[in-house]
Amino acid sequence: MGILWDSILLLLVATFTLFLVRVVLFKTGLIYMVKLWRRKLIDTFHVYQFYKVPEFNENVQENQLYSKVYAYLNSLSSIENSDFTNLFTGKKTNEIILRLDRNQVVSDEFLGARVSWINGQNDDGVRNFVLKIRKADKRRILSSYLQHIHTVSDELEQRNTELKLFMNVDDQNKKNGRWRSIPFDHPCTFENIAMETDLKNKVKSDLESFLKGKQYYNRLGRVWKRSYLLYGPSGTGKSSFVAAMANFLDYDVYDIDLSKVVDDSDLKMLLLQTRGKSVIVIEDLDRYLSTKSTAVTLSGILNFTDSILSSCAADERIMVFTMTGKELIDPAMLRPGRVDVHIHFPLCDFTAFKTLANNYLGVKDHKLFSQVEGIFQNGASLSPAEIGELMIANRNSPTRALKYVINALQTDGDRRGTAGRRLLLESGSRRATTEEVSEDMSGLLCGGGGGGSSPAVKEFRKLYGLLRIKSSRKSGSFDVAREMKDG
Ligand SMILES: Nc1ncnc2c1ncn2[C@@H]1O[C@H](COP(=O)(O)OP(=O)(O)OP(=O)(O)O)[C@@H](O)[C@H]1O
Ligand SMILES: [Mg+2]
Repeated sequence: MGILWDSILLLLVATFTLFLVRVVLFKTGLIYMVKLWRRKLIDTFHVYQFYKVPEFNENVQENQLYSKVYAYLNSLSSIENSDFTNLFTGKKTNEIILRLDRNQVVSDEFLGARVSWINGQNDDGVRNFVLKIRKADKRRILSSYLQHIHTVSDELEQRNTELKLFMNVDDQNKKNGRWRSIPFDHPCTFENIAMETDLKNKVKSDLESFLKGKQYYNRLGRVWKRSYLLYGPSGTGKSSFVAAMANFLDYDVYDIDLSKVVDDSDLKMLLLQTRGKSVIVIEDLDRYLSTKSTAVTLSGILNFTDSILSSCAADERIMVFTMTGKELIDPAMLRPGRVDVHIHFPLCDFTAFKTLANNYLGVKDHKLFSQVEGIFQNGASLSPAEIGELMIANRNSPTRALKYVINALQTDGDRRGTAGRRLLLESGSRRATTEEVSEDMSGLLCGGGGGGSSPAVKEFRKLYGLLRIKSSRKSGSFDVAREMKDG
């Protein structure tokens, strides 16, 4: 009897002691030490294998698997149990997102096997993930586990509609790649940009047929890319148009700052480090070249669009160059294939003005419109940016806004008109200037304005289906002739 009581008492004491130990372990956090020792002990009885997933390959090109693992790990609930996790605000209000910190370990389970990932970094600062897996499990799960990561990260990517704006950085050691990104949420779309509806639609359909053209480009043995030149005075919407293109295509944007590019070969490396489904833009090209504020040459820039090297870069991309005028640039440099579509961005005409008044002031018609029209007809003009600013500043009173616009057109706009007339003396007429440009292009594409097309040119037209965009500021009409639809 006594023995029985002793045993019960012992059991109670043991249970109570265990309970106390557990409370102490959990309250003091010592449980983590115990878990660590346990893990170490188990480790001594298992043979592990390690797999490293570096962020870049030896050519400093992005390793797609790294980004997939990154997306996958950050979606795991076990990230909360990592020793150290970063907290960031998310896109939605009050949303907090968790991101692994450097050198932290996150564990995962797949088909009953436990694996862990270390968010590591080499001595030279290159980031990587290291997968630790038991040798016994490796044969059984590794390939299906990696496949699982692919599937999950692809699903996550499809759900994540956020576009990115990449900027090149002046990274001396170049170990961590040359691009840094921020979310791209520019509100500009083709709907809110003031531009000829006809031209807008033609650009949209050109982009749409580009998107569908993968097989067509492959069949021709061409890289799946298309390049645009946007030219016109400051404030006429060139950069906004790039944003509208990216939003329309759902593409990321790579904005190349030429002042941070060391030379032509550095530019090629930058191209190699871009992803597909992107708009690569070089803004104000003529300014860089005329002020010599870049070490890159024009041929370096344009070769970058059509050289053999471009076939090594990611597919499905749009290249865009913006400049104020093409006069300083050798036409050979802008030949089709290098630059497929040229679009002129003129100063405001009455039609564009009415679009701006509708967008910015919500005014479709107004008694002052006839006066504004008269001023435009007399040759005065301003950029959409200038007119837009006046409208925004006076948006509470459309009448006041229109009076400001009239006043500005009569003062600043008149001077612009004089400049226009000077241009008229130099090249015949402004209309002639723009048509001369497009005829240069049609000459290239269509065998010259004179009519007779050489067989080579006809072949060329069949192959490339280029756009011929004529613009005339005076008539405000654009003639986009599609010779053949892509794809
Ligand atoms: N065609 C347009 N339609 C609507 N808004 C416009 C248009 N053009 C310019 N704007 C407005 O003017 C501002 C400047 O435009 P943007 O930066 O696109 O001009 P840009 O041609 O790139 O000028 P720059 O040559 O100086 O870089 C933007 O805020 C934009 O909203
Ligand atoms: Mg711009």
